[in-house]
Amino acid sequence: MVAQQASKPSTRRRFTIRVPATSANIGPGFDVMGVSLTLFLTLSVSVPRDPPPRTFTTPNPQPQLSYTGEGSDEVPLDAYKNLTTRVALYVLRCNGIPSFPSGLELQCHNEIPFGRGLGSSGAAVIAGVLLGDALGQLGLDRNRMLDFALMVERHPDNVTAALMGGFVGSYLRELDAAATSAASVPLAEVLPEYPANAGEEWGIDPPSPPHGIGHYVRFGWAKEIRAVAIVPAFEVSTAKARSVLPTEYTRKDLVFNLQRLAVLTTALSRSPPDPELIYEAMKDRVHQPYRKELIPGLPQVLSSVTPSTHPGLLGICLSGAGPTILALAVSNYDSIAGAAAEVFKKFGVEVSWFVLDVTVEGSTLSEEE
Ligand SMILES: Nc1ncnc2c1ncn2[C@@H]1O[C@H](COP(=O)(O)OP(=O)(O)O)[C@@H](O)[C@H]1O
Ligand SMILES: N[C@@H](CCOP(=O)(O)O)C(=O)O
Repeated sequence: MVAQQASKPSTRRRFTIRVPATSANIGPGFDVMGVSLTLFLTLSVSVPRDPPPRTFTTPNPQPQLSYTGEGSDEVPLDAYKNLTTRVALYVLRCNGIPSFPSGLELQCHNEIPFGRGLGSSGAAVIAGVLLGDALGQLGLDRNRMLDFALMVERHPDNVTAALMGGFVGSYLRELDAAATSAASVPLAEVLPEYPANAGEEWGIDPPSPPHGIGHYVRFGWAKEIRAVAIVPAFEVSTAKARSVLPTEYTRKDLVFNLQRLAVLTTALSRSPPDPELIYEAMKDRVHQPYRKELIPGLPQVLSSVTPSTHPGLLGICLSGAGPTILALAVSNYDSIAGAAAEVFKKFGVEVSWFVLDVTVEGSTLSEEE
């Protein structure tokens, strides 16, 4: 008889983090609603098992970062400049772990186009929070992870959907004075530009998030509804798309959005979905009208592709801060996208599109045995 040899445990721990894209707002739910979609940011991580996290010793080690897919020509591969790894370091430092472990290797593959309103930065932030939690073996629960994400990405809609998954509505809790000042620390202090030279001091510890900043609820989503993301071939940064918004609104416009928001959350859960109800309930007067100056053809696309011209369509809106258009539909996905593409073409805008589903799961981490 041949003796079975126990396989030697690997000296490296390997795990994979997967974060979905999101479409935030869905028309009237500006900074409130988001839905997770089947495009992913995937991080494959390999790290020596020794030393254990709280005894990382090498000052400022340089993790090895490689990157494929969307954004690979522009994303920084320096872990002290890359959004995901800076967020991971922020989470580690807030938990008493001063640096990355040495020998850390990260391979990122990204399907989420940058600067298009499909939550690429929210996904990068969530990936960073999960990475920090896993490297430090911190055991943070999902709500605490959301606190960390909200210190970086300060509107809850897309990060909540990316972390929790599905169709979610969220709000930020009103914080007491001390927590408000902790949560309003400039981003440069939460995510400092780390010194380039190994061995240099980081400076003061970053501010830990207050507890329970964000709260959410998951709505139902009728399983026959698919999401067509029509993606123009240019970027609009979320910061720019927020800078064009007014700081005050009329009561008429607020009521317009609130009425639609209340109806939409339930209308999207009903089978069969009702296009008459949904098309009107996906209209918005809080952000889309102001963003048209950044997106040639936006009002024309939204008004010319309707359930009566395109059966199967339920509703159409800007995805996140744009410029992507989100069309919710139960059939005729390519002809809906083609019609939007035709309108955009008249304004000199080329597009590509994805037919996507809503993910049930949010972000995941799977360990290799
Ligand atoms: N996977 C990623 N890794 C590192 N940085 C990323 C990643 N995804 C997005 N970013 C950063 O976020 C920026 C886009 O963010 P933003 O303007 O909010 O648009 P979006 O609507 O795609 O979230 C990118 O230009 C890049 O700097
Ligand atoms: N509510 C935010 C959503 C931004 O989403 P993103 O996917 O464009 O980052 C906004 O509309 O500004």
